[in-house]
Amino acid sequence: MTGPRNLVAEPLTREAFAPFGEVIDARGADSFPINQGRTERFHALAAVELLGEAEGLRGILSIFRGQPLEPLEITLMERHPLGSQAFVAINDGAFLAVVAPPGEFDESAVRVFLVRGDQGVNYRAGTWHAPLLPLKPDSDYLVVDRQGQGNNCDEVTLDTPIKPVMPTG
Ligand SMILES: NC(=O)N[C@@H](O)C(=O)O
Ligand code: NI
Repeated sequence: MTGPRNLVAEPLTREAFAPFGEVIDARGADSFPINQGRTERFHALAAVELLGEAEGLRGILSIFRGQPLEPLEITLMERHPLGSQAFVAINDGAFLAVVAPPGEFDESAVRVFLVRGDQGVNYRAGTWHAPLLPLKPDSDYLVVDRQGQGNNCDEVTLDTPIKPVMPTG
């Protein structure tokens, strides 16, 4: 394994993140009023994908309490071929979404996005990603993903570790 390579975190936009999944954020999203106008619904920001054997298949909601990876060097990435996985910050914990497109893993296609503490992302089924990377201790996330039969986690070890770098300015 060679020395790490730096990868600068990009701002998270729907367009930039589209190859990997969706951004969960009310900003810039369409909405409509419900509950006699007392509530604004930012509808279908992301889609939950549940694939594979129907028996016992369901979407579940969990809370992940994560700690920063120290040193911040990514050597492993994973994908969930049978379901999407969403992470929504619930105590203002910004995190890094380190991703690569679904399909055969291409280390040169890895990208790093900075997800703010009032945003979330939904990894599409099969999107390669680093396991949860909070930037501060005890960061809580609402996680929506799949419970069911079959292998839903493939892992790959990187030939060259990735060191995410915060953008300057
Ligand atoms: N293992 C687990 O449930 N979490 C990972 O999938 C992750 O992306 O953090
Ligand atoms: Ni995952």
